[in-house]
Amino acid sequence: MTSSGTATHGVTTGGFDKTPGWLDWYDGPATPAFRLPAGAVDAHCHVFGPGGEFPYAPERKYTPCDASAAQLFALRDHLGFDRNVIVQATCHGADNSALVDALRRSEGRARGVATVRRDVTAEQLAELHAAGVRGVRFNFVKRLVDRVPTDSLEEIVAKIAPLGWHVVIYFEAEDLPELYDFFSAIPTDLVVDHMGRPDVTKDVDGPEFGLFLRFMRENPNVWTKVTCPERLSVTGPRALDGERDAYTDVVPFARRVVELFPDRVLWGTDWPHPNLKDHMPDDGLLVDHIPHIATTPERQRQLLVDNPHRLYWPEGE
Ligand SMILES: O=C(O)/C=C(\CC(=O)C(=O)O)C(=O)O
Repeated sequence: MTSSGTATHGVTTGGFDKTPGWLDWYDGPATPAFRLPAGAVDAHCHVFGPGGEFPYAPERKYTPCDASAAQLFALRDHLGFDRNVIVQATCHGADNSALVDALRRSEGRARGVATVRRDVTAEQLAELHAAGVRGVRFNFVKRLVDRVPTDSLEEIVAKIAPLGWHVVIYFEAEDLPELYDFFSAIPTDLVVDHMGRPDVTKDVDGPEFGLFLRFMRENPNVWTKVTCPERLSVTGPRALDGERDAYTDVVPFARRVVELFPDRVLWGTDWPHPNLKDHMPDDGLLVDHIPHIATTPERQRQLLVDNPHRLYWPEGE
């Protein structure tokens, strides 16, 4: 532990010790073979701390390795992305200071998705908007958060809708049946993290993924991130050791969504990949997953450029 407040790879500062067994992000990623189109957006990534500067939330369920804005932007440049969408993670609770700091440092090249409580004020929302926040995240993954009552979430939606913001939802596939009606009633755009976390050992044409596809079909305001093959994959192969055709068991699921809803899909690295237990992917090789799920230049441009720009930079900056 250091008291300098400076993030060093593998270290969590400010008196915080990482969760035992924590896997740090991959240092020195490969240069992707896939050339990202101009203006490509990494539409799902996080900043963590540094803990010495931006303390982790008391109510957190895990303590990550620090992952600073400077380290995120270095990865952006190495991989060939133009912009980022930085998503507030539960280890920072509803304290969006690290996120806002990263957005301000990005010089307009990052937008944010924040976590707020029901008592958030119009002034606080205006400040977040000025920093570049364009959405709020509701997390329903039980290992990450205690459940927030839906009336409290409805109150938040009523406050953010006038700003033109959207809601990002994170849930497990097994919980969609219970949450389906609540989600369908949200009037803003809705972005589902990681395709609703399908169990990829099940049939892509089966009832579980079928329900998710029906959810998207019935609700034209619903978008999804075709992200996190490294989190969803059961059989790999892993994006490591030069493997540019990784996580083949996830490909049919992501490809199906891209084919059915090409103008409502987003892609992101999920750097620094919190809570992975099995391995940490090489982000350069993860980028090489993209052409396997978006198989033509047109689909790749929609996924990486047109769609995220429409949602996060609609004013065309
Ligand atoms: O990076 C992700 O999307 C996934 C996470 C962490 C997370 O979302 C959070 O803490 O808010 C996970 O599955 O542990």
